[in-house]
Amino acid sequence: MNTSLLSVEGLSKDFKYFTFGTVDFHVEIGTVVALIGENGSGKSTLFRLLLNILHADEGKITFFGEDRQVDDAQFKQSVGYAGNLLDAFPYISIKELSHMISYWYDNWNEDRYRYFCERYAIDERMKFGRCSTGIKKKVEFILSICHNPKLLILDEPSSGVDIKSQRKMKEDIIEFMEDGTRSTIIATHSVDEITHLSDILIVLHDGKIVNSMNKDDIYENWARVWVSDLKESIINHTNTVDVMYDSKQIITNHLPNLEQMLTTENITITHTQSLKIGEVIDYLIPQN
Ligand SMILES: Nc1ncnc2c1ncn2[C@@H]1O[C@H](COP(=O)(O)OP(=O)(O)OP(=O)(O)O)[C@@H](O)[C@H]1O
Repeated sequence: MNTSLLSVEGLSKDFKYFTFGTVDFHVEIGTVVALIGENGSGKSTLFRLLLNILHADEGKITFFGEDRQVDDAQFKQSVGYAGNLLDAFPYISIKELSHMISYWYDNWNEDRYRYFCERYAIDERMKFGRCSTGIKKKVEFILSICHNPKLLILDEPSSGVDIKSQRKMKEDIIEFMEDGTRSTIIATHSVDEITHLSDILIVLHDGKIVNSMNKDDIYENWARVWVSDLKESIINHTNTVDVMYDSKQIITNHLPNLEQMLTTENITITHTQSLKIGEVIDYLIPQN
């Protein structure tokens, strides 16, 4: 059975001062991918390329095994996107925006839209351009999800959103994912969202994917280890990511491999501690 919902191969785009790609990755059905990376690393550019808002120089995008270009209309029906597209409509009220957007989607669910407006206390009379940053984000999120897409693409959905609504968004994304037939890609700077929502982490740096891993593998393999002795062989070991000499601490990205090596070197582990995702991210995102 093909479990790939989205497949991206050899995607690239040259700008005057920035080169995006080449980028390759897959999104499996039923997974949430967190796209992380410093400002300007290319997260929004990737989304714009996926959505054909920007045209790629090279590359192939496959959606449910079909070339995304062949059935562009079907792709757009199946994808929900929240990420600053609505800024082009500052003089239109939220109600008018919803009418306009609902018109395009075969599966628009007006009851769901009403439910979300109430849940996030949206005043539909407001002109979009007059809304606060957080309210715009909530409206973008609502309008991305009410046509029951197969793939949700969220560009920093909770940035500027109040704490209670951030929690609601997380709940709504979890509910969206619940039946296991959909996927989400979320670009985020929030450790909380990465920790509680994502299955896979993809790290972009300077337009390229520099790390891609399963979150469960991080919990299993990354650790802080205190050792009885700090020999050169540990310091230079391929799975040693960082060394704190004073306290004889090592950060490893593969505890089983490190343990094996320590046993052969006759070095004792005095204490082991698992790492939080936020701590690991510091190591995954390259320093400029
Ligand atoms: N249309 C364009 N013309 C020229 N350069 C562009 C264009 N679109 C994006 N870029 C460049 O691509 C780079 C990546 O920008 P992008 O918005 O994708 O970063 P990001 O990872 O989403 O950043 P942030 O976390 O700040 O939102 C930037 O250097 C930007 O100037």
